[in-house]
Amino acid sequence: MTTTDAAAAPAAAQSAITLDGVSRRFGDAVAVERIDLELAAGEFFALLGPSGCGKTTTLRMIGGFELPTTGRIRLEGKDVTLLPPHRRDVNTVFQSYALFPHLTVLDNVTFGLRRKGVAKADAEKRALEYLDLVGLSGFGTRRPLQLSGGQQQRVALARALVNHPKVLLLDEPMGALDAKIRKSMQLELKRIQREVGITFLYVTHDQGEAMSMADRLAVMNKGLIEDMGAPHRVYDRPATQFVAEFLGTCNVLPVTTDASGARLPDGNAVSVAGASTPTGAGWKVGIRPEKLELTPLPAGAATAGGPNRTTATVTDVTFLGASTEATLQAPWGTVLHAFKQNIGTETTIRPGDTVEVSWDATQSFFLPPSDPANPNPAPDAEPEAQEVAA
Ligand SMILES: Nc1ncnc2c1ncn2[C@@H]1O[C@H](COP(=O)(O)OP(=O)(O)OP(=O)(O)O)[C@@H](O)[C@H]1O
Repeated sequence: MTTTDAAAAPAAAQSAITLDGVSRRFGDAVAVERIDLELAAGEFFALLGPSGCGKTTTLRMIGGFELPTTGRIRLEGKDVTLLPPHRRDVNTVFQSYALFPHLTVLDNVTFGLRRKGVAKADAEKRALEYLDLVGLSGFGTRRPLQLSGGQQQRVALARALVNHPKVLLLDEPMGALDAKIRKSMQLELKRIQREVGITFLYVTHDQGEAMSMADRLAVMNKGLIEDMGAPHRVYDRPATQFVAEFLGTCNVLPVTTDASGARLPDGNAVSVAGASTPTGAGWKVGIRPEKLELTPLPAGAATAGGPNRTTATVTDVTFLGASTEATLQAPWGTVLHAFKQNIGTETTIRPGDTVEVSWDATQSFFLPPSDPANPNPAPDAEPEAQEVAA
């Protein structure tokens, strides 16, 4: 099942990469299960998911390092499914950088151009432009081991970009960098991608990285794409519980649904703006912690009832500096999380307090039942792309 966000894809005349029913088996194991994917030219697209979900295998099939078991891969409309890597207009940046240690930075960057027969002076002129683009002017005569991890990563990027590929594949390129350098490289990479206008397909298991850089992202689970769209849409209206929880903390409320609507275990009604109540067993309602409103109640009191609210007991309050996290327990046992920005006007709550937990129907979403035999069910209705005011 794939949920797409056509509106979020950049308007482009041509698709840079198209995957039609692409799968890959290793013996009996399915690494990638019939995925369809279309990337617009100039798009920054992130393939996101936990270890082993099939991200790298997908990337390797696009790069030509792995043959699909079924399906077709096209680059700018041309079928490249069976072409070897060097006959595809694609470059790959790996986590390991794969720089030549005995060559200078400049020679590393000119290497591919020289092999293609570009004259030394022209190759060096282009290489220096790209070293400048990645912030490494003046580093040309150094060798890779005389550079930091972040600088080596930039050399690998310059070396990939200097060939002007139509598509750049990046496989966890920041995996070896520490958190602070990663953060600044994310901003750099986004700037560089905008400047060169090349389509980027970026593989990562880091949801923050994917959400902060990508125009669109796809969340993979067990070889399947479970959701795909603009980061804010996938975060605000995830298609499945797996996607909701992979992208951040999510409160998942059990509900019973019938023709009269959805109800929490305490009987309070729940509605989701813009969505009709689904029928059948096992549906849940998701709501992000920062969307919950907490209102203190007299000890032992219950909320006055009404839609999209319940009563809960505060079990823990954690001060996090910019925000405070409250952990709560609903009367039927579900543990809830609420985040509040510390802007100086919030009411203090303490462990043991009884509070009303409420939320706006525009901020919640239905989550389809997950069937253990089929962890990737198709929802009855596709979640709508919806702009939600910050
Ligand atoms: N050459 C291979 N032979 C057998 N199984 C493989 C091979 N390559 C990958 N797999 C299996 O295919 C599945 C998907 O692997 P893949 O490397 O694509 O995952 P991933 O999402 O990139 O994970 P990670 O984030 O850990 O790199 C895994 O179960 C993996 O063990």
